[in-house]
Amino acid sequence: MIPNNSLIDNTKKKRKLNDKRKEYTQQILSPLFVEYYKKNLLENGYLGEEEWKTFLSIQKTKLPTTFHITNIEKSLDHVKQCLSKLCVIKDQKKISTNSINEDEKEKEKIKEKEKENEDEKEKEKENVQSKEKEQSLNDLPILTRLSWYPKQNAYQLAVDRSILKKKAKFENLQEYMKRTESQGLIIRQELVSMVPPLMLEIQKNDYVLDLCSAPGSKTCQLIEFMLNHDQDNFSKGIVIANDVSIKRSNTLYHRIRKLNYPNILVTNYKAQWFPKFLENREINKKEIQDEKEKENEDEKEKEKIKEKEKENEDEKKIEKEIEKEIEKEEKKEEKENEIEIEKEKEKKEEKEMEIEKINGMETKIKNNNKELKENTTVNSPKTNKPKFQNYKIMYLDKILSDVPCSGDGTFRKNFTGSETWSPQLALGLHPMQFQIAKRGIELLKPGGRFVYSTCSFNPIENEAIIIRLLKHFGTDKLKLIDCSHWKNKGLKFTGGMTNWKVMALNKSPQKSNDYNSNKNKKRNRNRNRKRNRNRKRKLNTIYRKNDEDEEENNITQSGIGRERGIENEEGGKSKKEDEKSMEKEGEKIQISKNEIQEEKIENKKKFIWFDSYDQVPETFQRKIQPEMFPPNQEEIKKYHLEKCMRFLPFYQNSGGFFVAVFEKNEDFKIKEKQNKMYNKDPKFPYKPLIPLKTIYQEKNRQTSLEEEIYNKLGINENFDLNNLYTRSNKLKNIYFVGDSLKTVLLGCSSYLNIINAGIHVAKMENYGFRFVETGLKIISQFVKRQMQVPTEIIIKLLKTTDPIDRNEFDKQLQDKFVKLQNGPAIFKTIHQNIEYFISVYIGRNNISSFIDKASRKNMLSDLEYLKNELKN
Ligand SMILES: C[S@@+](CC[C@H](N)C(=O)[O-])C[C@H]1O[C@@H](n2cnc3c(N)ncnc32)[C@H](O)[C@@H]1O
Repeated sequence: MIPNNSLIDNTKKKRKLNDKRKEYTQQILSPLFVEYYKKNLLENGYLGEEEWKTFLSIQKTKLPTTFHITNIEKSLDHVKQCLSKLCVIKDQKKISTNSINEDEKEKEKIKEKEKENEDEKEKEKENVQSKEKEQSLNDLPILTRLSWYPKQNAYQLAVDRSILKKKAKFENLQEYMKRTESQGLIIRQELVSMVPPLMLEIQKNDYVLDLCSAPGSKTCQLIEFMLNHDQDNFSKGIVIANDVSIKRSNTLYHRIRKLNYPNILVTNYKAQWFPKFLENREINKKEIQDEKEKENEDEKEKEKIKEKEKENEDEKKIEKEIEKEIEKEEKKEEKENEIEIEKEKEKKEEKEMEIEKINGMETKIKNNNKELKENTTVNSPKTNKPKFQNYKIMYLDKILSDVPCSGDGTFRKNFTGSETWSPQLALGLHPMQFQIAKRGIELLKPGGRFVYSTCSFNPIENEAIIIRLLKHFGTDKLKLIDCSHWKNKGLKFTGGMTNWKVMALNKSPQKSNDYNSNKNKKRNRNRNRKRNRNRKRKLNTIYRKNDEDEEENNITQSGIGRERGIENEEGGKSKKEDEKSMEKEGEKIQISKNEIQEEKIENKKKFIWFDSYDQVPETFQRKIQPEMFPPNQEEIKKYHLEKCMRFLPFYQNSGGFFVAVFEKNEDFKIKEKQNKMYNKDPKFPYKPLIPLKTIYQEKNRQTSLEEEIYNKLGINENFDLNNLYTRSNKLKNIYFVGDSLKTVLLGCSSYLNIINAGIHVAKMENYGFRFVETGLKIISQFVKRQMQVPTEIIIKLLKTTDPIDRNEFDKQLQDKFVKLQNGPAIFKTIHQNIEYFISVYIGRNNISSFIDKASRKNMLSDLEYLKNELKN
């Protein structure tokens, strides 16, 4: 079909208009947001006039690109080398701060900063000009190395993502970043979002919990820090990544699996109800003994054994007590479970009966029942009881609580969030944020470290939570940690605020009296829903909701066009007039913009300010809690909120963030009675993760597990099969779990809401097992069926998805294939100190490789890039 010219013109015009809309959305910052923070940042003296102006103006600008190198696969030097070829790398300037904690000097500093800011602005202009000159000279982008990030592994690029994609100058860098990102070698992450995991100061053997972890950028950092200590991926630490959303947790798993970390557990719990896990360190006793043998210190060993025996006696006493409690709780849970199961059964039966009546599909229901029975034989608590004999409650060394928040610190990333901003968000979130943080501290070891963070500016979600926690646990048990030394490393932030006001939705007394009647409640709810829907419709006609998704934009664009058409028909206008009216769209948008502003100002009138809880009338007390208000003078002195860290966007050209670091005092007595044992949600949709051994024991297979794993997969005989887990008795997927995680999972895994654990290492196909791409590096350390081959052979296998005839390889290799015999194997090559692995199957006539399309492309371009470019 030949496209109609007028149509093309129209679409061009529409595109231009959309660009205009985009600009407008960037210009309007919610008046409510401005009003709220004018009071809570400017009028309370936290910011000076100049700073306030900068704060507002920077909100409308886009974020620069920041990323960090993950330090996996011993690739750090290689990635740095490549970056230095693609960019000009500069170091971030450090600021010297000798008197960080002195309040008065800080105030002076703020004033100085204001002046500095002005000077800086001019300097920046000059810098930008000089950079531009340099860039045009070198024609290379400038990357700033962030001085405060460990091993200086993080970088900032002054331009945002859209420019990075569009401009020719960045093409090579963008291409390289894309490739390395999909390999897990770099991770793009907002600058200030990198701070909370840093503050945990991760050590090699730490047990770490990330309570609200999805989509996982901070979890990746936690693993990265573990790997900084231990390049062989066998650290004795554990990282547990929890999130309430299964969908988001799956995204998280896809990200973290690239990091090849075997002691990772992804769970699905509401963080405020996260259970206390049990661990059995006895499981790794053999390994501990081996280590001792290696040391050859027999005498010391004997002493240790004696000491251990003594300890064991004490521990046994404690364990017995714990066991009793567990048994009690188990019995309770069992009863509850039984009741629930019975109820569910009844429900299911009812449903099945209905289906039966409607469809007469009796056979289907029978099949379903069979499947259910099969599943429950493995899953049911009765048949697969955990052996709690040697188990102890597991407390964590480090906990991150990056709680769900109103997110107003992320407007530079997602400006549309500004449109729906409301102070009600923080009021609604505060109780949950407190509950999550409280649970985190309960799960922490004495002496352990806890980090609370949000991407919100709001003191109700930040300082108010910190005070509430300190009040709840007591300052003798929980201390707020001063992190000001990070300023010396070049990180810019200010302390917490001590003075703020609370804003809330103002409902008229009449309405609030009506509130009690259910009918009115429903009516109000429906009215509000309708109002919101209409409001959204209005907004949708003016704003494009998603800047990035062009397809969606096209749909909304055409939607707008159609709406306009209808208006014209009603108004009786011709098509030409319609086009003219399109040209005048700028004016129309201006009008709509005013309408929205008016609407927002109207809304603003519906909000009311409170200085203290005494002023809060009864009708507001459902939403506003006394803990949401600022501390009094005594409390200010007691709680030291200046130790909190506030990151405002103009400090280092970033988003906004709040971070507070706590340590649980050593003498914090843990109340074991509070313990809530495993509580696997009956609605959790995944089959339980169980040790591979269990399946073999239960199913009485013809071939033994040893035969299948040791012989067919060619795994070393000293490998502990307890490290392998699976989900179903079909053995579809096999996961390798590190030793530390094994101590938590063995015997109890089927009681947990586990989304994923460890690394996916093998898969069952029609022809038998084969290795899986993600787990090659880790499992290769135990696999006999592997060969080191020249890089050319890997490239040859990567270039085609078809099997390659064995005769196409040279004779030496062919002989090796014969020696290895047919079956799954791993091919490995080392190039520029980096190890590359691929999973293959040696067939009678052919060699097949198993690698997904994207990784195939990436690895290929990486190897070819290395071969061609780096040599030059
Ligand atoms: C701010 S995001 C976390 C971002 C994450 N830490 C990162 O760096 O990628 C908050 C997360 O909390 C999760 N969430 C919300 N309510 C929760 C709850 N009650 N328990 C656990 N997670 C929750 C959301 O699904 C969301 O993924």
